[in-house]
Amino acid sequence: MPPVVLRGARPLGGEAADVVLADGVIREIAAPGAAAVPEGAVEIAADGHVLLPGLVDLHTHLREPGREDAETVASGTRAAAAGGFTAVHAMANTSPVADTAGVVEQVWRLGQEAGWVDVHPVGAVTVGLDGERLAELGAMADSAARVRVFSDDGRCVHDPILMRRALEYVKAFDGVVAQHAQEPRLTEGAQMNEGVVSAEIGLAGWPAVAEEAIIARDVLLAEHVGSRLHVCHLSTAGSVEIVRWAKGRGIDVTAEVTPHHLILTDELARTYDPTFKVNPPLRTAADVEAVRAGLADGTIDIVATDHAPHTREDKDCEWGAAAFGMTGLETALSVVQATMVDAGRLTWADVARVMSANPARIGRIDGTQGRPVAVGEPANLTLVDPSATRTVDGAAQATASGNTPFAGRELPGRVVATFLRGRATVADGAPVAAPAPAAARGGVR
Ligand SMILES: NC(=O)N[C@@H](CC(=O)O)C(=O)O
Ligand SMILES: [Zn+2]
Ligand SMILES: [Zn+2]
Repeated sequence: MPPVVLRGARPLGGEAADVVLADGVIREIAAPGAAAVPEGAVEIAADGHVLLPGLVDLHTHLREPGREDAETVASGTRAAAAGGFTAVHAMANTSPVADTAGVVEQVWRLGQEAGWVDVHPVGAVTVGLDGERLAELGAMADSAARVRVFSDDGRCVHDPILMRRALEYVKAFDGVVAQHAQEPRLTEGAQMNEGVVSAEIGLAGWPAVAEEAIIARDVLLAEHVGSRLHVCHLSTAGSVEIVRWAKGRGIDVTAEVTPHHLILTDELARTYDPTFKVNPPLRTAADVEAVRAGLADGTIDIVATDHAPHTREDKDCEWGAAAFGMTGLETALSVVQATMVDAGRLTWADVARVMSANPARIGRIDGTQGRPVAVGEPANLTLVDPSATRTVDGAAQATASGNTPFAGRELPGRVVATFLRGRATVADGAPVAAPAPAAARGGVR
């Protein structure tokens, strides 16, 4: 692996510098022209490009094992690298469910073999996501995969006694329960956000209160047992208010918003195009404004993609029959740039916080990921050209599924290169030909 010099890059959007990567770490950051360039170094012209810590996704669906027709660990993590990520947390709603040490170790190993990003499996909270019995949380935590994030995502842990026990249990290993907040009885048969649009087009609605009631209950449970709660894909103005209140009270809660909830609204359901069918549903313009404000003021800690690939078969059908979910790994950073950076609501340093440092900390992988862009740190980095624009082409993406809601849309920003411990996984804006040998990787233990 040759050393690399990034010429004229702007760490966190600041002053231009030459950044030298060698032996898997950041060797030097110097004024342009002033760095000691190691022999055989690969030079990359990075004038005006923003250098960020490698992005970390706390919420990715990789679909393997079980739905390799929609995505595999290899295809999904290649998409992640293309989107500027160096680590992802892989959700547990696979088949079989990731509810044992065996399955999480399998996913972890597949991630290592693929070599695109660090894959950190999420463990299920309940056996088979059935919401009836706690899964082997301790065994997953102690496994080679070192699971710290537990979630039944796709389903809500709605039984309050099970949720309480899970919150108590994970304290032993500093874990966190990531809740998919959806009151099941209030959302039976729901197809989209409940509101003016659902009434007009005649689709069954998913009321905001079904999300907010669970978040309110869970922050109180987390306070009661003194544990750590993470709220997945928060989507309503009321949810932002509840999390803001809970944080003000000192409750140990963190929250995420997806890129799609930062930019899309339920007006898109009028197309009856199931690409826009997602859980939680796209909400109103007022909700979009509230989640942007929550992200800007720190109430919402992170942006997480909820990348949810689905086959053509599961999406190319009438709205009511289609699966919930949309892809997001390859467009996340551009959506955050469009809605938050270009709008003057977040700086690039803030983006590094909400898309790298904070998710790494919540997932307890902050020893190796989400580190500062500083000398001696692991060279997990992404280089972005913020002045580029591109029209999203679903067929040209690295993900194995075509259900991007941004097809044909023009978005700002382009990931030019991604580095995992100093090795390029993306170069010249495209994933490199050959992924890394597993042996060259290390450091997460
Ligand atoms: N977001 C979705 O609409 N779907 C996710 C599940 C989930 O995140 O709840 C999926 O696994 O497809
Ligand atoms: Zn979910
Ligand atoms: Zn999800």
